Amino acid sequence: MSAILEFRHVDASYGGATILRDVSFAVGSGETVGLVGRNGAGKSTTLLAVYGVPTTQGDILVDGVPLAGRAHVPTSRGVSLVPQGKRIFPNLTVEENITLGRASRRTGTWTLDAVFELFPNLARGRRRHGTALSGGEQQMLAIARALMAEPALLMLDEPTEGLAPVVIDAIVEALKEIRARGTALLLVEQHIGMIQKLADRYLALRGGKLVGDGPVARLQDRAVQELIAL
Ligand SMILES: Nc1ncnc2c1ncn2[C@@H]1O[C@H](COP(=O)(O)OP(=O)(O)OP(=O)(O)O)[C@@H](O)[C@H]1O
Repeated sequence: MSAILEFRHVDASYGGATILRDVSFAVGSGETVGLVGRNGAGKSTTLLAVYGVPTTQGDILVDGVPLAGRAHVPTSRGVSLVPQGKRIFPNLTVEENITLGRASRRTGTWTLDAVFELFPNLARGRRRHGTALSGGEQQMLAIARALMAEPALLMLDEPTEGLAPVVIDAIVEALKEIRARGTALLLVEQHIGMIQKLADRYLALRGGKLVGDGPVARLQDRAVQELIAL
């Protein structure tokens, strides 16, 4: 299996503070990987490192090619991020927000119609403004926008945070559909239940170090749970 995303001995720091230390892992084509760890373990920093937000050392490769210089956007190389806090544009309509994601020149299956089929309530509210949406709809909108770039790997930072159980179920179903279409997922979650429902493999961070990488069934082991202090 070829790696879409690979970290090789990556350190990441904000200012002088080193947050990630010697982190190495790979996400293969079509794989679903859950990244777990307690508050402050470095999960968001790992995703943001792909975008060059913290300062990094070591190599981050997309499709086997290092992300050199950070001048180019990983999205155009097939890696998209749904950031924590969604970051939708409140003054644009649903449809305008979604089409903004189409910046890359990649081609594929995620047309506007296809994302509206995935999230019918966005289709019904396509002319509403971002501010008029519920938290769950905003999350769906952020996912829809990221899909428009036709990612080979979609990274999501706590996509169910603060949402009602029925909305979480809808997002889980959408992620299953995205996965079924062959898109790899790297999912940051505090709740291992979500990762157990969706992922093939888990990665665990503790204090900025990778302390676990294995099949998701191992998340049930008490030794693993203690290690990551969930
Ligand atoms: N912009 C920043 N500047 C300085 N320190 C930061 C910044 N962002 C995060 N940190 C620090 O980096 C560490 C890791 O944060 P990160 O957000 O990656 O953790 P996390 O595992 O995603 O946790 P959470 O679940 O709380 O989001 C924390 O100690 C945090 O305070």
